[in-house]
Parts: sequence; structure tokens; C-alpha cells
Amino acid sequence: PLRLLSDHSTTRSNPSLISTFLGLRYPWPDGRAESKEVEVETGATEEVTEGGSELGVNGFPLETKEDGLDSPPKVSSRKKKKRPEESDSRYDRYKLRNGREVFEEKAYLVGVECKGSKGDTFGIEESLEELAQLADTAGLLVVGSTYQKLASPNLRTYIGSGKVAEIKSAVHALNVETVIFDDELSAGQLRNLEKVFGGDVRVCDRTALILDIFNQRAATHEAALQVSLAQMEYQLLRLTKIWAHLERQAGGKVKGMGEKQIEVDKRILRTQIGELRKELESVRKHRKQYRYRRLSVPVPVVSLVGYTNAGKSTLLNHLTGAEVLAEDQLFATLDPTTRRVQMKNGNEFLLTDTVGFIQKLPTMLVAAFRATLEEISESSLLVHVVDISHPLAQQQMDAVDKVLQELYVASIPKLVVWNKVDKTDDPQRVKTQAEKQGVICISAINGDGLEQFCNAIQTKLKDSLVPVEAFVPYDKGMLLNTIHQVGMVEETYFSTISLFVVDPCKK
Ligand SMILES: Nc1nc2c(ncn2[C@@H]2O[C@H](COP(=O)(O)OP(=O)(O)OP(=O)(O)O)[C@@H](O)[C@H]2O)c(=O)[nH]1
Ligand SMILES: [Mg+2]
Repeated sequence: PLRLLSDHSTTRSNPSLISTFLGLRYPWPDGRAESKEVEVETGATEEVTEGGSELGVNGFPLETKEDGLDSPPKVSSRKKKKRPEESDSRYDRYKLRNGREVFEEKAYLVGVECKGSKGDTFGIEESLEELAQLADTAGLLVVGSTYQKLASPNLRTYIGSGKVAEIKSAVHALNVETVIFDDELSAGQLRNLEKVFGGDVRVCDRTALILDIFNQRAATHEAALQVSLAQMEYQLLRLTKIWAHLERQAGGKVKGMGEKQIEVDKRILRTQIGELRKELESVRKHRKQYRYRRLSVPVPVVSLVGYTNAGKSTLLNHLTGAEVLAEDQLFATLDPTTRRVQMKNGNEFLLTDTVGFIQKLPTMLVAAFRATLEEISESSLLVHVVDISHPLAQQQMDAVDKVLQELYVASIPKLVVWNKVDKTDDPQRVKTQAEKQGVICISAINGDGLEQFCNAIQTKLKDSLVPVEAFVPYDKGMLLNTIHQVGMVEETYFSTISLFVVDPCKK
């Protein structure tokens, strides 16, 4: 029977999270996923052909072959071959990442720049650099990378045949275990590339890598459920394509074979997705109640949004003394944290730290985290934290604005803040530029500009306030405290009313 999703823990018997998740992309054993057995309706059991034996010149598969690159998966009960040097050296490559032990696989990165793509977005080299950071966060060791400029991606292998051959030799020379593509690949492309590279080489895409990081980072039950849901949806999409392919291969002769398997697998996945959704719903209900209780005290909520690693958590920690994990790695924060900020003048607001965004953020991840991101949609103000010391600050800002639009929160008032000004070459020049543009410049790490930041928040919040004239009796004087906390008092008049008490007996 098909094993669909593993739990979230990584142990030595389940060495790599990348392998754990990616192994599940394929509903058949490929000789690597030792514990996965697949029953195919025909009951056929064949030996998996090594990638090399099907290859033509340059190691690229022969295009003329009938079953070519898109041939169906063959089922095998073959166990993984153990390399002689494996047993000892592999143990040295277990590294502690995000509090968990992860097998440090060797990774090779591949990108494609489509000719004619806009020049104001991430360039291919920068995008690959970011992919390397993602790979590092996931616990992989990047040993090389390459890219290709194409008019449009190759439908079968994403990159051209010459490039595939070049990567194949690099992969074997460097003993690479995982090849990561910078864009989302189709099930067919993933399968074809794995076949070409052969051996134990895995192929994965940016989306799978990000999902895997989220899987490793998920600290709360809700985050773990959301990531599992996104992973299953990613899998469901590929599963359909994979088995639909069996149908085509059968050419109608064994009608229903692929269809039956698709149905079985889809049903299992859909049942699991349904169960996950139910569980998520109950977790969310609980969180919602908590949020409504919080909202009953009408303190304005300000949400920190921004590109991953911009310094959102550092800012929250500095302003509120919170101890949210802030580190020089991508996606340090997945769950929202809210803390109260007390300003010098007595005013208060709630500050929420949220998950960071990234370019090419998988849509299923945005969808899965939509509920967590509700915190953003219920805010009075969004603070867009930008790492101004980053060479691609503008592109990062654009990527964030794009996600905000996807979340339908672009209409909420926004305050842009340039962070990490201390890290720039010329902080004074940056500050002058910020002033010209009406942007606040801060350094969350040393507290520079934070007072100005709080004042700017207050001014922005004022714009969203409704003017109210209130008469507060002296015996309800306690209310004044609350009014000062939740609103901005423009003027106060104290009036004394003389009461004439008439003694009825003297009348
Ligand atoms: N030099 C400098 N470093 C900063 C500043 N603010 C944050 N950092 C560093 O930037 C890194 C990322 O900071 P975080 O606060 O974790 O960033 P984040 O936006 O919460 O990141 P995610 O949770 O991944 O979205 C950490 O190593 C911080 O120490 C700053 O003002 N100056
Ligand atoms: Mg953070």
C-alpha cells in the first residue's frame, strides 16, 4: 500500500527530510525508499532499469525510444545498494538543524533564465544565490550550480539536452545526491530528469524545498498541519499526472489500470486531506476565540510583514522584549506572535510578527497559511519591513507587495520601514534618501530610529481613527485610562458643575 506522508520528526532511521518528502512524490519504489512498497493493479514486478542503460550520446536518453522519457514507473522490490564507504562516513554528515538532526545531502543547483523576462525582477544568479540560502536552511550542502538561458523551458526536461548531460557529469564527479531546480517542475520533468541522472540522484524543485523547510520549522501543531496540507496538495497534483500517464501508456489495452490506481491513490490522499482540514479547523477555532477575546479590548493591531530575513522578529523583540527566534536564516518564523507595545506617551498598540515572504512563494503554501495570515487582514496597519542593506531590496519589496495582493490586504494602510541601515555602506546617505521619500529608517538590532518609528505608527493609526466627543463623569474617571490607551486624546476640558441642593424642609 502507498505510504503517503510521514510524520514531522527526523530520526536516524529517517535520515533526510528532503528524502522523506521527495520520496513521497513518487508512488512507486525506486530502490531508494526502502520501506515503500507499491501494488500496481497488473501485479507486474520488474527490475528498475538503471538510468545509464537507456542513455544515448552525452548521457541523454534516446529520443527515438518508444517509451522515451515519459515511460511509466516500473515496480521493483529491489533494495538500495549500499556503498562500501557509506556506513561510517554517512554518520559524519548528520547535522543539527533547527533543533533536529538532518542528513547533510550534497546539492547541485540549476536555474533557467527565460529570454525576454523582465529586467526589474530577480536575475538568475541572484535567484540561485537565494536558492543556495534555502538549501542551506534545509540542511543541504551546496557543492555547485549552473544555469541556462532559454527561449522557453523544455517540456520534458526543463533544460536543454546539452545542459542535462553537463549536469549529469558534474553530479557524478561531485557525488551529488540532490539536484534542485529553481522553478516548479512538472511531475514528468522531475521523473525524466531523475531517470537521466540515474543512480541515487534525486531531483527536486524550489517549491518542494520551501515546503520542506516549512516542515522542519513548523513548531506549533497548527503550523505542522498547514504544512502537511500544502505538501499533500503538492503531491496530489503530481500524483494525478503520474498515473494519468499509465493510462496513456496502456494505449487503451489495459483500460482502467492507471485509472484504478489514480482513484485509489487520490482517494487515500483526499481522505487524509479531509482529515487534516477538519483537525486544522478545530485548532483554528480555538485560536480565533483567543483572538476575539483579545480584540474585545480595542487596542489597534499593527502587523509586521516583509521579505524573509528582513528583521521583523528582531524588531518585535527590541520593541517588546519578546524572545522570538531571530536568526540569519530564511523562514525563522512561521507562527504569528503578538505583543503589546507601550509608547512613552502612554499609548499602546499590539504588534504582530508574521511569516516572511519570498519570491516564487508556492501558492499552495500561501493558501495553507491564509488562516494564520488572517492576523494580517485584521490589522489596522501593516508595517512593511525592508532589509535596505540587501542588494535586491527593491525586488524583495515588489515580491512582498505581490503576496499582499494575493492575500487581499493591499488596501490596509501601510508604513514602509527601511531596516538594517547600520549594515549599509553609507547610513547617512540612506537616511537622507529615506527622509526624501517619507520612509522611516531604523536599525532593529541597535534600536536606532525606533522612537521615530513608534511616532510614525501613531500618526498612521490616527488616520484610521474615528473622532468621538465623550462626556466622562467624575465617578467614571477610570475610563480615562482606557481612552488614553486605545485612542488619541486631542483635547480635554474639565468642567465643574455646581449643584444646588435644596432642603425641602426649608421650603
Ligand atoms: N545588522 C543588522 N542586522 C539585523 C538587523 N535586524 C535584523 N538583523 C539580523 O537579520 C537576521 C534576520 O533577522 P530576523 O529578525 O530573524 O528576520 P525576520 O524578518 O524575522 O526573518 P523570518 O522570520 O525568516 O521571516 C538576524 O541575523 C538579525 O540579527 C539590523 O537592524 N541590523
Ligand atoms: Mg522572523
